[in-house]
Amino acid sequence: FSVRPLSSTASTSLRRTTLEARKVPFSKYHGLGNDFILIDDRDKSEPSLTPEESAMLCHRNFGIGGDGVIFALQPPSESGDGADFDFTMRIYNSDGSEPEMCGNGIRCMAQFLKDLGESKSDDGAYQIHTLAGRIVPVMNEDGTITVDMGEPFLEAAKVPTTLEANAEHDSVVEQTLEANGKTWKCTAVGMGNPHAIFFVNDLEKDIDFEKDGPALEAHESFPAKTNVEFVQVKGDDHLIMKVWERGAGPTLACGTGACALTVAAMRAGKIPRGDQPVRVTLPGGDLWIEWRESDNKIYMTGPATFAFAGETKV
Ligand SMILES: N[C@H](CCC[C@H](N)C(=O)O)C(=O)O
Repeated sequence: FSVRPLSSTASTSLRRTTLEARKVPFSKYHGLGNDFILIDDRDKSEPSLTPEESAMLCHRNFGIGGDGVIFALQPPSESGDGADFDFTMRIYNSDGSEPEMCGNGIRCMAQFLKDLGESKSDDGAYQIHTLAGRIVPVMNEDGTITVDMGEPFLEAAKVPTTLEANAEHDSVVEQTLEANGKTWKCTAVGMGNPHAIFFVNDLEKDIDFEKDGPALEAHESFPAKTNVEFVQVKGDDHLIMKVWERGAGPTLACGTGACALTVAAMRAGKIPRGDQPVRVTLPGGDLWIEWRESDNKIYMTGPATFAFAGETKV
């Protein structure tokens, strides 16, 4: 696990005198080991940290350590679709890039809001505005969180990918692409953020993860780069995966990825299409994913865990 050297910006800010540095309270949460620094910006409309400051805080030696920084912000002034939002979520990956959504992260934000004493609506839900649209986490009695992740984006242009569509809805299902000297069969699904899914017979033997991951993340067929999920089918309702995330590299879990690969598995005929919950085993643990035919939405259920709180300086 290579330690990334600090960027010049980060090392400059590390040298910043303590007089200029400002204090930043934070809380650390994780979803199956996909870990995030949470910032309480409920009184703000924009994140209180820059992408560079966020990347520095994510550094596992020079900072707090994390796969990203998540900001709990005030709801949008005019929500456009009429119904109210409770909050806005923004997130920076550990490299400082800003994705549209984060599945484990939205569960961590919901738990963060609950721990901050924010009341939920009667059904235990928070209406969260994100760059991927409306996302609704519901706090369950058993401590898990079920998230309405919205509908998947199947149309190639909406993933986005430039791979040639080869299936209905102008979508990409097991389309060939070349990367790292190998020919791959790629199924592309958007969850607000892009996902390239590759089914293999053996997760350990069939991929050279540290080389194939980054080569596929930056593949020219994905103009916004992509998250990369390698999937092995264990049964009609059980998939196991390894994930190389866009802007974060190898993580222990990826919630949007678990949703995207469940859709991909059904559309590629690897498992039956139906409402049944699918167990997705990630390196950090299990998520339960349902793609409901009634509303075409994807529902993800899993944990969010408080790790520690503290104060840092940037
Ligand atoms: N790295 C991802 C964002 C975080 C997604 C992942 N951590 C999740 O739980 O969905 C991207 O750039 O699209």
